[in-house]
Amino acid sequence: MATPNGLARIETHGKKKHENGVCHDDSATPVRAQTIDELHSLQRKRSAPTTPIKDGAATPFAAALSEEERHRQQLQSISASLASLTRETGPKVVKGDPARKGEAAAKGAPATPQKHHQHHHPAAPTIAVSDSSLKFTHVLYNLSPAELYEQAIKYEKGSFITSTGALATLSGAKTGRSPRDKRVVKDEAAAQELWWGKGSPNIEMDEHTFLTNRERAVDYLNSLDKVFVNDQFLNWDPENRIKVRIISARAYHSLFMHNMCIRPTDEELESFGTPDFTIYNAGQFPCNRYTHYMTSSTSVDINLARREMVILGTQYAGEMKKGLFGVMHYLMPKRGILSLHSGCNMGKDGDVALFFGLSGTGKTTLSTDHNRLLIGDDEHCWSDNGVSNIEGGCYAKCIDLSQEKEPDIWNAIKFGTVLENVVFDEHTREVDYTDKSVTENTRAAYPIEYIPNAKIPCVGPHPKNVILLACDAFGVLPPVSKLNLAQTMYHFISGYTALVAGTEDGIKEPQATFSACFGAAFIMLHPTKYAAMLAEKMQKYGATGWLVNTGWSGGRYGVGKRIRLPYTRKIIDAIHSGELLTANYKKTDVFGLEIPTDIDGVPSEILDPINTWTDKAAYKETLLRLAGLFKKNFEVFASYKIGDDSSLTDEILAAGPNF
Ligand SMILES: Nc1ncnc2c1ncn2[C@@H]1O[C@H](COP(=O)(O)OP(=O)(O)O)[C@@H](O)[C@H]1O
Ligand SMILES: C=C(OP(=O)(O)O)C(=O)O
Ligand SMILES: [Ca+2]
Ligand SMILES: [Mn+2]
Repeated sequence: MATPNGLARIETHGKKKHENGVCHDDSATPVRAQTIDELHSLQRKRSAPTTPIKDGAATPFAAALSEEERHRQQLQSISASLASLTRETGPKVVKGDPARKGEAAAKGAPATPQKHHQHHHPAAPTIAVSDSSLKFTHVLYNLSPAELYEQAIKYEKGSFITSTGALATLSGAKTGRSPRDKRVVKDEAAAQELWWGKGSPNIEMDEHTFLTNRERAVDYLNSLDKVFVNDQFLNWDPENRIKVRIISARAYHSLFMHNMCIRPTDEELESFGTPDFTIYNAGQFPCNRYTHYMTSSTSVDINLARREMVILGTQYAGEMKKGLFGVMHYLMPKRGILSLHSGCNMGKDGDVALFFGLSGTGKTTLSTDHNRLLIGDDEHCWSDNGVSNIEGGCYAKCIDLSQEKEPDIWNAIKFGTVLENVVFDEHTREVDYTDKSVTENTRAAYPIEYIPNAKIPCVGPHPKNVILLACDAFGVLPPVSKLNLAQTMYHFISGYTALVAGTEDGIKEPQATFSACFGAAFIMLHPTKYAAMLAEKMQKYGATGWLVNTGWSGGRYGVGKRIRLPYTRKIIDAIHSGELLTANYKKTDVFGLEIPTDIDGVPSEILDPINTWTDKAAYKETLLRLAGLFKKNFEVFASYKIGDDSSLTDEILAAGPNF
C-alpha cells in the first residue's frame, strides 16, 4: 500500500500478512544468509558431482573419498607437467582462482595443495632450491566458457563482449602463424623418419635447445599467479583418439582450445590420466635470442620423442591448433591413417566430400553448407573406417563476413566464440567485419555444434568426392575441372594457390604459392608418402577428384573479379549431386583439364576462362606463365616414386601442364 507521498509504507510487523490471498511485496522469504560474504557464497552453487565411476559399488562415503583421490591425482599430474627438468620436483599447484582465496574452502572444494605440509622434508637438501619452490601455482582447470570470459575480461587487456555475445580478443603482435620459427627436434629417429631440407616445414633444433626453451616456458608459467590447463581430445575416431593437455597463461588461449579441441565429458575426464601430448604456451614471453638456433624472439618447438610442444614469443592461437595438426601428421600415417588438411561434409544420403586447399581458398566456407552435414572445416583423418574430424571446433575467417552469404558462420559468432583481432563499435560493440585495422586475418573460433547441421560425432564414410580448391588470382584456371587420378595426384602434390599479398596499396602481382599436399607447413613426412596413401584410398573407394578455382575470373587480379561465391556453391552442388559426373566435357590447352560445358545455375560462358578475358593474348601469356611456375615447382618431385606402382609415378609426371 502506498502512502500519500507515493512511498511504500514501512512494514513494522514481523509477520507477513496475506489479505484476500494477495501477496504484498514485503512478503518474499528473507535471504538465507547472515552476512554479505555468505550471501555471495550462495550465488554460485557447487557443480553437480562429476559422473560417478561406473562400477556402481560406490557408497556415498566411498565416492567422496575417490573423488578426493581423483583430484589429488589430477593435481599431481599437472604438477608433473609443470615440473622444471633441472629442479625435478613440480611446483605446488592448487586448483582455483587466486583472487578467490577462502571461497573454495567455504564451499568445501578441495583446496588442499599437493604436499602442502612437506615444506620441511627430512631428505631435502639444506641449500634451498629457489624461491620459485616456495610459491603456489594456481591451476584453472578445464574452466567453462563463462568462467573463461570472466577471467579474460577481468585480467586481459583487449577483451570485450561483442553485441552478439562473442569474446573479442587481441592476439598481440602476431596475427598469423610464424612458419619460419617452427622447429622440430632432430634426434636419431626424427632424422630418419621426417622430411628435412628444401621445401620441408621442419626446421631443425637439437634436444638440448628444446629443453632450454621448455625450461624457459615452464619457469615463466610457474612464475605466474595462475595458469590455465585444458585436458582434451583430438580425433573423433575413438580408436585413434589422442589425449592433449594445453597449459597456457591466457584465458583467451584456454577458451580457444576449449572450442577447437574435442571437449571431454565429465566421465571421460575422470579417467583422463596422463596426456599423450602437452603444449606449454608461454606466448607472451619471448625466447632468448642468445639460445642456439633462435633467429627471432618467437619459437614454436615440437619434440616428438617427449610428446611436447613449447611456444615462446607468439600469442597467435592458431599455432596451437596447427602445431597439434603437425603432430597428427606424424602419428596417424604411422598407423596407416592419412591425415588431411581439408574440410569435410556429408550429404543427407551419406556422400562425403573432402575440400583441400591452402589458407583462404574456401575449405571453411564451402564445407559449411546449409544443405549438408558439417564433419569439420580443416583437419581430418581417412582410415579404413572412413573419415573423422581431428578437431571439435572451426576457425573461420571473418574478413568481409556477411550474414547473407555465410549465414551459418555468422550465426555461430555468439556467446562462447572467440573473435580475434576484429574491430567493433566502442559503444554498441557491433563488429565491423570489413575493418582490417588490426589485421586482415580476423578469425572466429567456435565449437562445431554452433553450426546447426554439424554431424556429431564428426565421422563419416569413405569420401565420394575429393575437391581441390585453388584461389587463382591469375584468373586462368577454370572454375571447375574433373580430374583423373594422376591429375588429382599432380595437383595434390603441387598444392597451388595464388593470393594477392597486399590488397591495400594498388594493384600487385598475384603471388603463386605451392605447398605440397595443400599443407606443407604441417606435414612431417615427405609429401609423396601422403600422396601415395591418398592415391591408394581414392582408388580403393572410387573417389572422384575435382579442381575448383575459387579465385579470379574475367582477367587476373586488378582486371577481373573473384568468382562469386553463389556460383562456386552451385558448382559444388553439381559435384555433390552427381550432375557433373555425366555432364559434357571439353579439354583445355596447356593444363589439359576436362571442363564441363554447362552447369545448372552458372552462366556457361564463365566455365572456360578464355571467354571471360577481353584481352585473349594476355590470357594466353598468363596461362603459360602459370604453367611454367607449376613445372618449375614440380621439378623437385620428379625424381620421387609415388607408392609401389611406378606407372602411377609416370602418369603423375605426365598429368601436369604440356606446352
Ligand atoms: N567463390 C568463392 N569461394 C570460396 N570463398 C570465397 C569465394 N569468394 C569469396 N570467398 C571468401 O574467401 C574466403 C575463404 O576463406 P576460408 O573458407 O576461411 O578458407 P580456408 O578455410 O581454406 O582457409 C572467405 O572469406 C570467403 O567468404
Ligand atoms: C588456421 C589456419 O588455417 P586456415 O587459414 O587454413 O583456416 C592457419 O593457417 O593459421
Ligand atoms: Ca547453365
Ligand atoms: Mn579454414
